Amino acid sequence: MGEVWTNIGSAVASLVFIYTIFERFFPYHLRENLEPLVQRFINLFYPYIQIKFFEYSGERFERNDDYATIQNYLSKDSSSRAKKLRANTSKGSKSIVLSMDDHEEITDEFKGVKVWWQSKKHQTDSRSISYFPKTEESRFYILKFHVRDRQVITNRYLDHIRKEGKKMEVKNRERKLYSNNPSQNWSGYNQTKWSHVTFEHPATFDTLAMESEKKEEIKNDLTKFSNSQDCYKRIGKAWKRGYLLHGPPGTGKSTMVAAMANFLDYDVYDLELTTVKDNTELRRLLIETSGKSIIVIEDIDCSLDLTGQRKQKKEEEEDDEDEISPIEKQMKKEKSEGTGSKVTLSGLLNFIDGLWSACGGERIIVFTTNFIDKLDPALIRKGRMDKHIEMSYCGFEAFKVLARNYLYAEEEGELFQEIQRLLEVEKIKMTPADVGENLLMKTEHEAKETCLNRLIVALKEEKEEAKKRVEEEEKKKEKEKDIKRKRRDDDQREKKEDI
Ligand SMILES: Nc1ncnc2c1ncn2[C@@H]1O[C@H](COP(=O)(O)OP(=O)(O)OP(=O)(O)O)[C@@H](O)[C@H]1O
Ligand SMILES: [Mg+2]
Repeated sequence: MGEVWTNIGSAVASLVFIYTIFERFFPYHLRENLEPLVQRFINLFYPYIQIKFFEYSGERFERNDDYATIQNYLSKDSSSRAKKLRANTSKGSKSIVLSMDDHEEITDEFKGVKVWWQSKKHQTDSRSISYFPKTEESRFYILKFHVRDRQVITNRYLDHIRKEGKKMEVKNRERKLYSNNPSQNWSGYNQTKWSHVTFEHPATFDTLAMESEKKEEIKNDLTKFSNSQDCYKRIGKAWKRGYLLHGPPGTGKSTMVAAMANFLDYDVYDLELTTVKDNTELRRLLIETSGKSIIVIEDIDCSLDLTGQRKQKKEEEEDDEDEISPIEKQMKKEKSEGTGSKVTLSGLLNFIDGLWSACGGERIIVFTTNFIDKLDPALIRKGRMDKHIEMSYCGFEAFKVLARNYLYAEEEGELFQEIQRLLEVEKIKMTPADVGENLLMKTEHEAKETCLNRLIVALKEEKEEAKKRVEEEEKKKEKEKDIKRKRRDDDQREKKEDI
């Protein structure tokens, strides 16, 4: 054994000696010409190809996106297989990304092809004063694969890494909730069109009170959409999907948007149309949204006088001030004073149909409304709003979800049966928001039964109130009929008298 070590030692010493002689006596330009020849000679017997991916590249040494994507792609395998790891905390990421440390190697497999990934560090001797100190020590990944696999790697594996890496990146990013700034704040130093906070809404499809069948349908629709980039490309359609959520207040429209964003790991852009002055501003705002995002316009019927152009004439004829809501009155006032928003239905539609095609990345647009009948048919036709989702009053299945969320109550005792009877047989209408409010424990030690009983009482009260409302409605209608009849009689009498 000792002899072997002596031989290895002397062989290494000889190699170092030869290399020193070579460096000393061969002029630089000769060495430069010799190296490619040596490399070509080695290539004859070395059947592997290498690709390098540098962390910083380009003239201005900007961070290479591909490097970060590869880092994300390899992070799963690195954290379980590499022995030396590096923790990377980048701005805007919600957790630490573990990547392999310098000079580590891991293997990966793709369609039966084995590849090797190495992380390397390159020390530059540049003495120049640099604004980017990191360029002194540049890192890169080396991808090594067999010559015979060249086609698979260059045609498919690199695309696969990009896709998967981007997916990991999106999963790992800290998601944001954006809201639009009024345009007077758009100019000046460091001003942006959107302000953001971290999006941490806890709603998920599991906590959403809704029939499970409907829930699954929406989830499948979302998954299908987010995986159909190739399909949208093939048919030449912009990668977007429109949802219209409609239903009475408190039925979970806003909660559904949060659940969708959490399900897909998307950012949310909450677009307040009343602060957008005109269509140009709208376009400028929307063009600044990023891919993988949900753009929400809440209460579309109140945000804009979208139905205005068509109904204007009618309104002028009738102009029944008592029948319109305070919001509509305010909008009318702003319109007449010229201070309100000038965003038009066609501006919004043009954007939804046309402009988006030019913006890469998938986007979902969600409109919510309490009154679907008030919307212009042009806005809600299929193809524009691809899916209409009705959020309705609490059914028994939805109640069970709420009972589980609020009370951890799974058992179906007598109280559950009574609630089922009230909801399904008596058909009492109560929003999930109200049901939740009744189920919420008022003190820390309140019993589940107390909460369920409170809900039963509230449901019965609601039944009584609904009855009263119907009676009042009928009385009102009768009264209106009487007035009309009286008017008609008066008119006829006047006519007779004239004759
Ligand atoms: N389907 C639901 N599942 C779970 N929670 C719900 C549901 N609907 C309402 N809630 C609860 O009620 C509250 C109000 O709901 P949300 O704001 O989503 O209603 P909305 O339909 O958007 O009402 P609005 O039309 O007034 O905007 C939420 O905080 C949520 O906790
Ligand atoms: Mg809402």
